[in-house]
Amino acid sequence: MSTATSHSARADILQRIVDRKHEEIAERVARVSLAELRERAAAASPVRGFIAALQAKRAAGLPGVISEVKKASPSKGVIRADFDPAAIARSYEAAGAACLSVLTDVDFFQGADAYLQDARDACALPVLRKDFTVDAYQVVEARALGADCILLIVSALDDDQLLSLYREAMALGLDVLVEVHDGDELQRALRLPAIDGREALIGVNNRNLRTFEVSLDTTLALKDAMPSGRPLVTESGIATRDDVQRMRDAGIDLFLVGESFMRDPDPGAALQRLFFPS
Ligand SMILES: O=P(O)(O)OC[C@@H](O)[C@@H](O)c1c[nH]c2ccccc12
Repeated sequence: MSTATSHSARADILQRIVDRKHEEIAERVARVSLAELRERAAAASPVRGFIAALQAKRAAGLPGVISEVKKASPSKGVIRADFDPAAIARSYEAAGAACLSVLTDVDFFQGADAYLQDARDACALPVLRKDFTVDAYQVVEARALGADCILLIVSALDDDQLLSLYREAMALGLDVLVEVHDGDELQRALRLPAIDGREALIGVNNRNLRTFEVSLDTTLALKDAMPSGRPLVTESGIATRDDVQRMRDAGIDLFLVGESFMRDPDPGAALQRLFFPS
């Protein structure tokens, strides 16, 4: 039995999202052709340098925080009812975020493409399109929307898909955050080639997207398998100063944080308390 079959037999959440994503892509292709999207991508606002913004924070001895704009999730339901992406983006920028991550998945995260556009237009930060990318159409669409980086989730892709989506993104000038959750996935991510000196940014998701269990031990277990000097983003479940300290003690200085900021009436203030306390 193939891996795909066993996953769909269990009908875990990641597989349900990916199945629905293929339907959604077919609907989108019927509305806007790939050729039209390529024209929009060519005319889009230039990329802002997602990885470069993180590296600038590192170079200054500061944590690089990718701050997420997320209204809801399948595991938590609505996280933030009063949802104004532009205001949230400005609040994050003023508080010292390096980058934004904006959920665009409609059906499971109540996201929208317009949230990405509104957030990016409201600030100067580079923006990750946070979605479940399974087709090259979505990569071109991300750039057409103005995204600076896309997410590729290794557990949702086979090696051929991973490589071809990565190449497509790099050819469009996008940075690529490649998300892993275990050692096998990390090895698959590390096999992606550098292209013109640019490499994938590796993220370790502390949340298992099939069960929703969260443990920061996931990052700690994988960090030593990273080639030395290669940056690692710890993703999900970071909520307290202790969590941040634990990661920093382990040499991790790049973070992707959503829920704990989104639950605060003032997301930037929450960012400051967690990462830049006075
Ligand atoms: O809200 P949290 O626990 O701080 O997590 C943020 C981010 O890591 C999480 O939203 C995420 C990580 N990888 C994903 C893939 C798809 C959707 C969402 C995600």
